[in-house]
Amino acid sequence: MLDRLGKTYPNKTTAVDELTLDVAGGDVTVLIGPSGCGKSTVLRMVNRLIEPTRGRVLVDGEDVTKVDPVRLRRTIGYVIQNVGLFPHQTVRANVGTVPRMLGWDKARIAGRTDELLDLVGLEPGRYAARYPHELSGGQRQRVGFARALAADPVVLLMDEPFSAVDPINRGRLQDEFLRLRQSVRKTTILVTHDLQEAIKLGDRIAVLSDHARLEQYATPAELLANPANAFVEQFIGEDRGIMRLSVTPIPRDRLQPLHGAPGDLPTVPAGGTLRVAFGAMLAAGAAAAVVRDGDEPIGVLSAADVQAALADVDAAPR
Ligand SMILES: Nc1ncnc2c1ncn2[C@@H]1O[C@H](COP(=O)(O)OP(=O)(O)OP(=O)(O)O)[C@@H](O)[C@H]1O
Repeated sequence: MLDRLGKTYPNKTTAVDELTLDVAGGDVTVLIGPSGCGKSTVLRMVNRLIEPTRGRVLVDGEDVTKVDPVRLRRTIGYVIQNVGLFPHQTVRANVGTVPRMLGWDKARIAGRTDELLDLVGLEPGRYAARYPHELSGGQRQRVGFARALAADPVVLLMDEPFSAVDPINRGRLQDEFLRLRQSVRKTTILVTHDLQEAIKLGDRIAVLSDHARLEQYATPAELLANPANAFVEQFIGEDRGIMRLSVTPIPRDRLQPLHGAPGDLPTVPAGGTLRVAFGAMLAAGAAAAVVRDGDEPIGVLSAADVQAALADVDAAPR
């Protein structure tokens, strides 16, 4: 989708040297890297808020650098850090911005707005007539998200979408984003500097260094298990081992028989991650946990099994 894309600003700063990235349809692709490495510049070249100096951006096979930028932006949703809602317009008017530009009739816009507000967890009867200053930061962010989705865009771009909200609300919004993705699987490119967020939300993560040089492009599990080089390893840092627990599922084939297990072990769902299992063990002061499928206990996972499961991932052929 990004083909040898590059940007040199008029002051001769090369923000993006030459980036080629295959963004899979329906996936969340995360761009992560140190401050100033060119992440936002890449994102803004996709909807041409910034004109590329070289290369191409292909959306559904079409080179967007050849499309009228105004028309283009109606087909690409864009969510930014401080949302950029219009302060003097109601929530309803903000969400309906692109449909209005597209000339939808009033009834259709109203229906779509209600549907989206429901989707992002803001009851229309309570929130549609409010102005942005009458909302919390997290609620504003949801309105921004609803607005970006309003005209059913082909691609969604998100630039540090959750970084302006406090950590607790950030976690909640991230969870909601994941929940929403079950029903709306948009091709999404998300920029963040937060590795935890990248790992939680990304299907694939592109680690960039200066001038948007691609250091590694991999799934969260691959990235944490096998950093491609010293840059990536250093970027991920010391929490790599702990973070791997979050991306590794509980291995059903490693479970030990329930028979003979102590009666006071914590229980965890079979669909959980090693982090859930290990966290439950630590919280209960136990060296193992019972894994259940629904209400049915199916086996026991020990702390040693957790370690062995990580070693399995390392040994798996790639
Ligand atoms: N309009 C501009 N003119 C000249 N240089 C610019 C312009 N915008 C950005 N730059 C430079 O391009 C480089 C990349 O900037 P960009 O905002 O894309 O980085 P980023 O990775 O998104 O950074 P951050 O995480 O700090 O937001 C930086 O060196 C920046 O100073």
